[in-house]
Amino acid sequence: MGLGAVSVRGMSVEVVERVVAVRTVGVGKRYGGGETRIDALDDVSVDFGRGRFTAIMGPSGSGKSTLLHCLAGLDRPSAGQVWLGDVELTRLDEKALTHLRRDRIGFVFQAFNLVPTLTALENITLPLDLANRKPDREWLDKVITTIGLGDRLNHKPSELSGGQQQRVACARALVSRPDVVFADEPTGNLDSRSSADVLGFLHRSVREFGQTVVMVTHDPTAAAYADRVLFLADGRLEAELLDPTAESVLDLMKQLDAHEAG
Ligand SMILES: Nc1ncnc2c1ncn2[C@@H]1O[C@H](COP(=O)(O)OP(=O)(O)OP(=O)(O)O)[C@@H](O)[C@H]1O
Repeated sequence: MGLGAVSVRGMSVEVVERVVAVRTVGVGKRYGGGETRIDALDDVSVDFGRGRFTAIMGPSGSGKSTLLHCLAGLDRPSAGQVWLGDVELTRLDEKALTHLRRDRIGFVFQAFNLVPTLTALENITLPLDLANRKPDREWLDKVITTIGLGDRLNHKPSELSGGQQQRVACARALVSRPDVVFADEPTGNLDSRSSADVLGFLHRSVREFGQTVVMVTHDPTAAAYADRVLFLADGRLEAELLDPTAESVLDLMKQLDAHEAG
């Protein structure tokens, strides 16, 4: 985000210029055909600002994971466009998409997905090793300090708690300074204390490092760490909440449920 001044009819006006990290235009995702056709996403157009933390919520089956996967180039929409900055993902072939995911996108999964034979530190630097890139020492130190694992960095995942493993997975997603970190239910397998650690880390990565984070969650408390919450229903964007609190998220969920039932 950048603040700037523009001149309108001779007057200087302060404007907030928010740079878009990811944009979808009319994105649809259709599975099957005929009677069994499912529109997992239907005409979704939305921007995700750079340096912002966005949560995606909605009932089971509303299309949250499908949207996240289309945004991250893990899945291809059946219609519409997805842009990462000025690159249209939906035009890239598989090879270009693989490179782009490796270089510009971080992903955090619900099930941690760490390599069991590697230490925490080796897991964190794995994306750089695979890309044959040297770690930026200063950045690596900053990320490692922020996850606060201390001497457990030399332990294998099986010797770490779920929350510690997920913090390692977050650090791994951040280490290559991706344009966006996508997190799919990152606290789905964690107790409330570990969830707070992981969400606190994601929040700090946005506030202190200017990271862009997009997270799917079912949990209003988790969504309250975000700057903005998008609500999906039946594959469509249904509502949006800025500067959420757990209470305001819960209230809106109740309203949307009542609206659906009515
Ligand atoms: N590979 C697939 N083949 C057919 N249908 C699919 C496939 N993947 C997802 N769907 C359907 O698309 C819809 C959206 O699924 P999606 O997983 O995106 O929902 P979700 O909101 O993430 O759900 P949950 O909260 O339960 O994880 C659902 O009706 C689902 O059954």
